[in-house]
Amino acid sequence: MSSRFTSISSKVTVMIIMASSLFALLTMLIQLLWNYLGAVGNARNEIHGYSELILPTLAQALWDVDRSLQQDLLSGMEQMPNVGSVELASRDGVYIKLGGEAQLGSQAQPGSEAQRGGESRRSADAVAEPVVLAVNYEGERIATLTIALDRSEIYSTLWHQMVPLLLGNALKTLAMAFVILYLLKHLIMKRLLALSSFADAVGLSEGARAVPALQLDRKNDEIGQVASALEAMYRRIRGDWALIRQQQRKLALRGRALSHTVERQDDMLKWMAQANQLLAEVSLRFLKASATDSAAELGFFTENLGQMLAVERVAVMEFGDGRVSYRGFWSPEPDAMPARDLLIDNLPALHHKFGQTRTVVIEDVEQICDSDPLEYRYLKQVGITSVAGFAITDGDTLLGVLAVSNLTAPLCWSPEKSAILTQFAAALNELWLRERREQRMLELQQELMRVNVKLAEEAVTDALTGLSNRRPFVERLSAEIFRTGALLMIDVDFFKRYNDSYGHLAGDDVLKRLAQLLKETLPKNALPARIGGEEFAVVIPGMDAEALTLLCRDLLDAVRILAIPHQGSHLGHVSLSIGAVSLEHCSSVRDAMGKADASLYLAKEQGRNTAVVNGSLSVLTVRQAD
Ligand SMILES: Nc1nc2c(ncn2[C@@H]2O[C@H](COP(=O)(O)OP(=O)(O)OP(=O)(O)O)[C@@H](O)[C@H]2O)c(=O)[nH]1
Repeated sequence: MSSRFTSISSKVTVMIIMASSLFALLTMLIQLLWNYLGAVGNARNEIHGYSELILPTLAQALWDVDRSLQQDLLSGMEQMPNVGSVELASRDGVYIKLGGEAQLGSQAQPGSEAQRGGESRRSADAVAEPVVLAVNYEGERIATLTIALDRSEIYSTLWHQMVPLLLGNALKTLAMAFVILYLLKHLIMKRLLALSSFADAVGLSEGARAVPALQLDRKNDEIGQVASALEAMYRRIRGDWALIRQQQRKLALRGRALSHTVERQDDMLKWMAQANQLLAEVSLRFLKASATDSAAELGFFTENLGQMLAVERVAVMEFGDGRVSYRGFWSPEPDAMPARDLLIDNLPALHHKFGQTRTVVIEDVEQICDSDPLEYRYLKQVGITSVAGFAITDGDTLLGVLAVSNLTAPLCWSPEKSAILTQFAAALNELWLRERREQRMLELQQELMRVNVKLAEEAVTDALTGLSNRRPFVERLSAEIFRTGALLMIDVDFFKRYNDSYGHLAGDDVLKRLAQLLKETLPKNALPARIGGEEFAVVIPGMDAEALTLLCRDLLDAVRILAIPHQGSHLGHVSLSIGAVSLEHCSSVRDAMGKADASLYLAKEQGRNTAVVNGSLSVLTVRQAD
């Protein structure tokens, strides 16, 4: 800006000097012209004045033809300053010319040419515009006096005036130029430079505000107005700029906040993806896990969940029988142990909250110091400062809690984490449901096995007496054919009468008591069976005939001692008839059973309460002594 103004200043200076010089020159020329005209006018006035003095005398001298006086008068005139020539032409032919060559036109006399020959050369215009005067005598014009001016003297005078004029004008021009430049510099250039400095100082990026110089601020002229306009524009632009900066800052803040939100969302999405991946893996493992390896799966689950959440404790607790028991536990400290099981009654508020809201987040245990003192005491006891718990439920039934906690720093929690932890809790519920289903299945299988065993037993057992029934008995008997052993066919005497006398239920009771007696009396390797309504059969491996006879007697004695009253019997008590055979003499089951039946029949024939051993071969009848 400064160099630009300096250039304008130089141009203005040159123009002012040129204009001043031109003006001074014009002034000088005008003054010279004015002086010239003044000098000519003065010369004419002097000539006219002098002529008025001499013209009467000259007219008298012409009248008197006094040449000498004429000559003197004209010489006097010719001697006047600025008079170039004096020429007198009378009506009488007098012609006198003094001074330079007259140019009188038709009045010029031929003889006067000689006089002009020796005259000094005066410039042709030295006699221009002559003063022509009429010489009158007694009112009559008798001659004409022509006086030519000598301009060379005027020019000479003017020439001599021109030098001081030139110097004077030059000085005036210089003075005027100096004054103009001084004024220009002080009134315009300095302020323009101040304005330029102010304009240079105007910078929106600068912190400090630009202020116009005082010489600009307080002047009510064009430059002051420009400065005021520039300052006003600067203030307005600065205001707008400040507004824009404010909006930019707001936008930047919003941009940063948005960026932060996007980053947080991005991190959360990554975390959610990781959490969902773990949830899918855990769910799959829970789905494949059997009840026996659920503990290992819970270990995998708690460890991975704890590492993903970067917490210090992960616990899976189960409610049951009024107790809270730890099903799973993880801590980054390898020797950390979970707290021991505790009673639900010791955590009543938490248990109630889990039942109501399903999710409980305690960012600082001090918050529950007054509201839930039991829970506060327990959490302080196990060293937990911050905990988030999620109910494991089956419908409305509260099964347990999945809890993550910190011992030192508060949990960095969020709704997204709560949502994913709720799903983990649901996965745990699925695992426990599977466990319960498997347990139920196991119980059902065991029940089925028990039923099957019972059915199998029932298939081979008589329901009333608990003895073997016919089928296994026949199989066993078949296996003992040709071997040393015995077969007994036992029938209750007069049993129809007993039923008739005491009722069918009492008859059943008699059958059961007799079966029990057989079990107690027979050898351990014997197989007693109920093969008919009131008919029993026994196969006894390894028993010879002698032992068989003794056994039959023992049986009859045992029944007698049992002394079950029987009013339909002549004995007055229940008795048995026995048909017994040794199996080594039998060829088949049919043969053995036929022989035993025959012996039994024989025993009945003998009056009942009798045992017949090997009746058809070596009849041995044992009569019970009454
Ligand atoms: N209470 C009861 N009675 C039965 C059962 N099975 C068969 N009886 C009865 O046993 C009786 C058998 O009678 P019988 O074949 O005539 O023989 P008995 O009366 O014992 O006469 P003897 O054998 O000649 O001494 C019938 O009245 C049947 O009803 C049973 O399970 N319970």
